[in-house]
Amino acid sequence: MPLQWFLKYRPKTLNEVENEEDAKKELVEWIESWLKGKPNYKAVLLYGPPGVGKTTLAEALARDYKLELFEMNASDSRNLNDIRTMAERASITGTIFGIKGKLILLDEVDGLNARADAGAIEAILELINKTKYPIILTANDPWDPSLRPLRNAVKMIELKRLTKYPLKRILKKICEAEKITCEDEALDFIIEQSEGDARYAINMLQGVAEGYGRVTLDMAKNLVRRKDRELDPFEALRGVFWAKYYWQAKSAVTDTQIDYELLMRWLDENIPLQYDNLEDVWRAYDALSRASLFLTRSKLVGWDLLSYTFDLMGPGIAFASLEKKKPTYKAKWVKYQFPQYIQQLAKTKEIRDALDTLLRKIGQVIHASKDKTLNDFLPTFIIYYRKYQEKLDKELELTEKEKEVIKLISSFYEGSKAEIEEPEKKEPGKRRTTSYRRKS
Ligand SMILES: Nc1ncnc2c1ncn2[C@@H]1O[C@H](COP(=O)(O)OP(=O)(O)OP(=O)(O)O)[C@@H](O)[C@H]1O
Repeated sequence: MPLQWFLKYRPKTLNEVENEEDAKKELVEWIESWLKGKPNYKAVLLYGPPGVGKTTLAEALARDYKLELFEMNASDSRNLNDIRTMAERASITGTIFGIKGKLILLDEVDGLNARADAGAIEAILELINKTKYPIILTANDPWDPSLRPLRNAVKMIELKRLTKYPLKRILKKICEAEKITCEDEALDFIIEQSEGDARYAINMLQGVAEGYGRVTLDMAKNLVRRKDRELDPFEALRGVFWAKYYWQAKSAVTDTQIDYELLMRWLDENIPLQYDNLEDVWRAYDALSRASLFLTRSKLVGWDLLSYTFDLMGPGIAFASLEKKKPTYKAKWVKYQFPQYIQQLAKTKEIRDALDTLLRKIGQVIHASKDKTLNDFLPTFIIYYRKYQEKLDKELELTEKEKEVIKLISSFYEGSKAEIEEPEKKEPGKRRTTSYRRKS
């Protein structure tokens, strides 16, 4: 799989990092204070919205100052022990780490409070306390009350949202390096949608450009959506079927608020419209059916399994088409259909409601649940009804809609001429039975 452009074109040096001049200056002063052996703060917290260059800055700083970067995602609770171990090791200069000159990067510390990882903040504080190496923490939102002890222990450095011109320079450089013709208005459009998030803008550019070799305003308008906006079902489908990368297909199914079962219906309806090749259709349905299995399993066993449902619904269906491997592949424009199943449900709502009340009425008389009445008793009831309609109408106080339902169900049994036998005359000592026999 080709490398994602935001990684491929991640700035290597501080100089290449766009926009964040104040932050760069503060970072340089801080690291130099460390190198002189008199750190003004043991750790800094880089904070700001996603995709503005927090991780990038830390990596560029390490490269510029030839520091070995020790990077870890703080919000992953599995790392709690690693943080503790690191705190132990970081308290000893050089010897265990070996090489002198390290920079410790703990990404996404604001993910910690959400996990209610009580011990993690203390572990980081301990690390900061003991460390003999500079530490950079990053966070999107450092203002959560639970992070206060951390805020007090570090130097806070803010990163601003990227503005239009720096973002445009980043995108233009990539277009040149990838030899892609990009319309200026298209880049402006992408930038407008990305809300100052460079990673988002680069991802969108890659999504439009790859495979087409050019980016026009029209294409951008069709394929790029505003950041943080939830996808409607049509956009989610397009996101899956048009995806060229695994992550695109996966985010199409996770960025929508449509219930996953409902999204499955949408995919189910539209797979044969999107894919022409029968084997592609078969593979897509295979992925969808497995997604459905994992959904049931996740309900029964644990929600961890839900991520496989998304993998199968998104990328599984997106890459069911082998055509996508061809460099010339272009997704077919399809007018996606509303799932018939839902239309049917809407159309038959009245009937289903009447069936529901009918089953309850019968169930009350025979002391059975709705399901049992439906599955075990309804066929027998229909046979009784043919014979004792008037009586049953009255006794069960059937409404016109309920009678209509009985008629409808009765028509399914039309072929069967089953009838009720008259109860036999009661003879002393003989049990009374009622049965029905099939009239041939
Ligand atoms: N200031 C910048 N100059 C140049 N490229 C940038 C800049 N900021 C971000 N990028 C690009 O966006 C990508 C994502 O940036 P990065 O991972 O550093 O963001 P972040 O602020 O750490 O985001 P998050 O909070 O989501 O982790 C980088 O790989 C790089 O390609």
